[in-house]
Amino acid sequence: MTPVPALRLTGLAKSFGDKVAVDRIDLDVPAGSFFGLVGPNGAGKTTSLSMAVGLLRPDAGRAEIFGTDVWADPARAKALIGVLPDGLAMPERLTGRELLTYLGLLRGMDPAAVTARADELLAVLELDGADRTLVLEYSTGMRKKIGLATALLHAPRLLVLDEPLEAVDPVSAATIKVILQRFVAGGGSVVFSSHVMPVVEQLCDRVAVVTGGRVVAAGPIDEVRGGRSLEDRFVELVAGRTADAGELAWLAS
Ligand SMILES: Nc1ncnc2c1ncn2[C@@H]1O[C@H](COP(=O)(O)OP(=O)(O)OP(=O)(O)O)[C@@H](O)[C@H]1O
Repeated sequence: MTPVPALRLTGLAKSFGDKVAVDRIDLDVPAGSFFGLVGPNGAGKTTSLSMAVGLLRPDAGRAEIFGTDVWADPARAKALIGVLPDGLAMPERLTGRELLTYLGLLRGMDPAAVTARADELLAVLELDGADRTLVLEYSTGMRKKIGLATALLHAPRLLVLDEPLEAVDPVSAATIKVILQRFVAGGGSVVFSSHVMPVVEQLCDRVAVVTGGRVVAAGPIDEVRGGRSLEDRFVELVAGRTADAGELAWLAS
């Protein structure tokens, strides 16, 4: 029997008016994998991940977390996942510590465990000096880190992270990578979107390339790369235009 995937998307679709953002995507993220979702700007990554975690209702298709339909049984599915959404909408008039406490209690966690885990997460993510600062005043990188802390707090089985390393300084990025690697080594699964191919190559064992709302390649990273760098393969698959020598000539002084 094949093990149930951490995340399965089947025929998932979403349009905004005339714009088809996600065009019947099928995707399996096997349990225990470290999965990268890459694609050019506007490819449909955020829209797909938002539907996958129950934040955006699909027009068609299914999203399942460990076999639980996200839209039929959202409470059960959401208990299994930790989410770092794009845009990082979160209550802003709370300090980082208050935010973690509030979300932990909302999830029904034991208050003592919430306090202990919040202490640990704030320290590991180097936010302990900012635990009395309102999230409103956090920098973009600090928001990513507190968002990651909220995603980890209840020890989920699957992390779904939209560009978790974007705007994060290199020291914090190294810390986050270690946390995610430890999470996977401990039996967790991660799916994250990124534009940074070397990071995806460094961390992931599997990757999917999305463009125009469709998956154009997916599988073990070595298979998708086919002996080349992921960046080269990505550019080939996505076939974007690059400015030729004649264009933007006015930029030269
Ligand atoms: N709320 C919305 N209303 C209208 N169009 C939208 C909305 N959200 C996304 N889109 C459109 O859907 C398409 C996919 O967007 P999406 O944000 O999913 O792409 P992405 O792959 O995450 O891009 P990026 O790498 O730039 O973050 C784009 O053309 C975008 O303009």
